[in-house]
Amino acid sequence: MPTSRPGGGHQSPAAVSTVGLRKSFGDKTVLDGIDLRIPAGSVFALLGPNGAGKTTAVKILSTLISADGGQAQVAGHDVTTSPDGVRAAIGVTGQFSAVDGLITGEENMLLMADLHHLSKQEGRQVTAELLERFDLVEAAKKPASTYSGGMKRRLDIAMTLVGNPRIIFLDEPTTGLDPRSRHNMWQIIRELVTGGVTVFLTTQYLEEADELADRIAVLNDGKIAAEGTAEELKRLIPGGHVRLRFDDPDTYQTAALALHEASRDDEALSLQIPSDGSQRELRSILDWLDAAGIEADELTVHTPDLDDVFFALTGSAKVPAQPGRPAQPTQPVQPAQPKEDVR
Ligand SMILES: Nc1ncnc2c1ncn2[C@@H]1O[C@H](COP(=O)(O)OP(=O)(O)OP(=O)(O)O)[C@@H](O)[C@H]1O
Repeated sequence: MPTSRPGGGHQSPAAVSTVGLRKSFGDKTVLDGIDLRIPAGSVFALLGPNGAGKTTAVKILSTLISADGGQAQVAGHDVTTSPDGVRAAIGVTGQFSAVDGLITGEENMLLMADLHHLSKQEGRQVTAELLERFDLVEAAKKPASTYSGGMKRRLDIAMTLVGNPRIIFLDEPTTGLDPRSRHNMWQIIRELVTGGVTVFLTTQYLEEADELADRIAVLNDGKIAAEGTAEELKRLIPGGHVRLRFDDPDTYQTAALALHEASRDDEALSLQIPSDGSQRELRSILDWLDAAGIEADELTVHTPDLDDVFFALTGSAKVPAQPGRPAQPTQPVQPAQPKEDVR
């Protein structure tokens, strides 16, 4: 149970929490007991390969479909017994966008304002503010079908904000966007969070999760394979190392003989010592180098990136085994470990 802490301690109230959430389609189990706890005001990224069940999780949490088992609360409302309470507190954008291409951006916004029972005057005011905020004033009178992908996503989020939601589900908000539009979207998401909104994000992009999310859960085979901050996740897998580089070939040879556990790159005159990058390990490596009388010309610490984590956890073999450290785990981490290992 990666995210829930028995006994509670007291952190911020949960915006979203699930216990043992399950969903199958026919005989295919898509969610196989998902436990989540997402503090209010944070960005949470649900990361997973194609077909992992990310959209299914969003659909359940936004009451579009029901779960087969388990419990889920969103903004303090149970998704099964109080779906209206959930709907009043959330906004959803993404793969099932609400944008109507046949009408203009402004008309889409006004329609949304009507759906939220705003008065005509309030609706116009909110629409004008949001079109301005999302840089859509110029395009406001054009049919949404003429918008670029980035503009449609911005309109979609603007429409979601008409209802002033406390929690926003963004299902793959930047899929298909060019790098610039993606960065714009990231900025929008950051601003939402600054304004106190909780963001539940699904993404296949590790960089996106790394950039935006306070916490990341990796969904694989219907289960949360690991959960934590990007830094916590990176520390869970092997691949980190300290690299020592030498200018002088003789010094390099001497060091390579003394540090027989290290892997060698004779061409670059560098040695790699497996390390989790923690201060404690770094200190012991430095002590060890001092004791052996080795002085490198350059010392760098490499930690695995989120790609390494993702591939390790979702079963692909991207992470090369590090020689000389057989005790290091090479298997995906156990779900319960991340929390305890760190901080
Ligand atoms: N209504 C449905 N009926 C049958 N199978 C479904 C249904 N909805 C989803 N699935 C299946 O459930 C699995 C998870 O789908 P889901 O869309 O939740 O994955 P995802 O992680 O969002 O994937 P992607 O990144 O490709 O959008 C897939 O195998 C999908 O085919």
